[in-house]
Amino acid sequence: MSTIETLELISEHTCFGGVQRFYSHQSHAIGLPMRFSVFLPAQAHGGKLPALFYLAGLTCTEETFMLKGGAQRVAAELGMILVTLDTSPRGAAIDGEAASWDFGLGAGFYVDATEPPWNAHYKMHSYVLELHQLVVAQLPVDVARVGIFGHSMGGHGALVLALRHPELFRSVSAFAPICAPSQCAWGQKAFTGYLGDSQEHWRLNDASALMASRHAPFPKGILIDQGLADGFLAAQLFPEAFEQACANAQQPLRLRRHAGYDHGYFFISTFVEDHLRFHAEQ
Ligand SMILES: N[C@@H](CCC(=O)N[C@@H](CSC=O)C(=O)NCC(=O)O)C(=O)O
Repeated sequence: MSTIETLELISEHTCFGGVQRFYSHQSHAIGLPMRFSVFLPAQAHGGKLPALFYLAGLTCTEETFMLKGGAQRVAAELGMILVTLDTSPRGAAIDGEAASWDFGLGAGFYVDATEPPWNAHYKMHSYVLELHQLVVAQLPVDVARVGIFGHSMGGHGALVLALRHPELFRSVSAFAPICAPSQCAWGQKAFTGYLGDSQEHWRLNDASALMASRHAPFPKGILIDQGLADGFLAAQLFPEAFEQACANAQQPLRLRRHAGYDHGYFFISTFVEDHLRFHAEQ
């Protein structure tokens, strides 16, 4: 893949002394145009900076975190670039693609689909890797200081991407991640549709299962925040499965349980500063 690609700048907005940009480009992995957004702090004029990828949850787009996450003020202070992306291909024109909110459009689950018709374009794991390569090549990103975090479906994506590519993502954290997708209804629906019945593909896309074959891959720790008033907690998220897997792998984990917080962006924006500082320290 060539790293010299045409980026179309859709819009640019001054923000906390830096710029918030929205881009479109032709993705090789997806085979369709994809949108992503970047916050560049003012320090980007002076050289390469650390960057933090954010993977959003079901129904979100490349705009959601930048509009609702409230992360730019702290990123501006820390001199940290933020990168976030859409949650599925758009324009694949698959029958029934928009029929449910937890599968298909807005619900790519950050996996590379193997099952038709999804396997033509739904290659979101590869797309994150492509975007990593793209921003390192075209923006002032220090390739040695890139981290990843995400929310819910995106928390699952961040944990899996980090566990499978620790050489690319040096730090990882999550808000209310789907910790064991092979065991919950959201994950089983998505994995069956995208990956069929291959237990190996399921294992490779399940953070708790992956951690079982690792030994302390992030010795400086993983941070997870979970709201205890989260309506999806009991049925879909299973943080205790990831907690147990980390204990078995001797992986340090800071899993913070917060009374009163639900699954939404009021919860994320409350704790996002802690996540940026956690990544900055690493
Ligand atoms: N439409 C759904 C609710 C969808 C939802 O809650 N999406 C979450 C992520 S859930 C896991 O990945 C989200 O981040 N939504 C965006 C937002 O702005 O809150 C329903 O009707 O229940």
